[in-house]
Amino acid sequence: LDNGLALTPPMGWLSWERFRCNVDCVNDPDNCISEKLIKQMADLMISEGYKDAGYEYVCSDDCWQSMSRAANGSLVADPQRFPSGIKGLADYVHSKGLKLGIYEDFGHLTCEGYPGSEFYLQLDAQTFASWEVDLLKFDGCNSQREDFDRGYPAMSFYLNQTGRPMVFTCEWPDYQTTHGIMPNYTGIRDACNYWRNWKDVQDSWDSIIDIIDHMGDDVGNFSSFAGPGGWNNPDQLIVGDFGLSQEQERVQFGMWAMMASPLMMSVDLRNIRPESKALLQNKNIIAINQDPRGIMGVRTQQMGSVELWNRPLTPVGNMATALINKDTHGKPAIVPVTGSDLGLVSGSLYTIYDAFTMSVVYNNASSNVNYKIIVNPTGITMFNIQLQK
Ligand SMILES: OC[C@@H]1[C@H](O)[C@H](O)[C@@H](O)CN1C(=S)Nc1ccc(F)cc1
Repeated sequence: LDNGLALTPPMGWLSWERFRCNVDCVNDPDNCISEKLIKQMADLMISEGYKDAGYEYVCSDDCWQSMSRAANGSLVADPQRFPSGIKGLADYVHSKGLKLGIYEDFGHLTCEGYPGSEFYLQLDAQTFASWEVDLLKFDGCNSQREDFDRGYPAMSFYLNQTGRPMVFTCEWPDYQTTHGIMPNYTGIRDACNYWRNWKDVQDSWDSIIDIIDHMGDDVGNFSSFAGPGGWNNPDQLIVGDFGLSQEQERVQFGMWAMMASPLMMSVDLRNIRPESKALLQNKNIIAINQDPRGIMGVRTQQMGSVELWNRPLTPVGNMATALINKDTHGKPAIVPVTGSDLGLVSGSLYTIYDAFTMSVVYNNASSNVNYKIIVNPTGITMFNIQLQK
């Protein structure tokens, strides 16, 4: 979407995957969807260094709403859980130098049964602008599938009409690809700043692999539609949650950088392992994710349980190359590759760095040299490859 926003993949925190639709603030006051939770996450994004690392948007997903609209038809935040209202929450978030994201649904009801935006698109867009919201995640539950191709552009139009810059993120292709319908990525990119391609991420290695496989298959060549202002979105980061090993967290974080994906954390920032926090703040990987050319990396080879991905970087000639090993047979894989397998162009010399640490792995690397790359089970080996001057 050409609204001057999301020129690099947006970064932030989103409540859904880890906190879901927990609205029981009586019995679970620390973990229910509430202004208190969002404010705590905003505070920690500052105090724990996430903002400095690039994370900017703190977002409430489904279940922030009260069950009924106001007399004038406007959406209302649940008064018990959001006593200051969304405008008050936005003021707080803005006072921290962060931006606020909110959620609605193109259908009659949200996925969790809260009031949807159908028949209220213009009013809801105006309401979000009046609340000084900075990002809208727009879901597609409880709607007619064929209405998507009109509904999302309509909401994009009404948001633009408010005059307030707001990142517009769509669930549009997700509901089509999961029902065997080929999305119109031209229309999606015109309307949305980023778009969910596939199923919801869950807190498991299987979910991460399923998503990486879908993104690698790249059906409809959706990778070619990624670029400044519009991004493919394989869903949230689950780094720091419960389901991944440390090695598997490196796979997700490295691969989301290869895919130029938005980086929306899910983890409870109040209770995160030091290794997971360090990974989420790894500036070398974030720099790859935020590369200004905004070219999405693609899967270039599948060698049994090992996959190769390559992403062109800035300046032209530089690149990131990742090898992931989906095997769980205990011992690391020793993968024989040539320089050209890694993406090196013949006639050029390169310095190959470990992408996570930026320590030099190979000097004077070239396309016709054979290399043996070690990749751990459910692990990743990722290189930042730079043309030698
Ligand atoms: O409720 C909102 C939730 C999140 O926003 C996801 O990112 C969206 O893909 C849609 N969504 C879904 S499907 N929630 C949901 C998932 C399972 C369920 F039994 C009831 C609701």
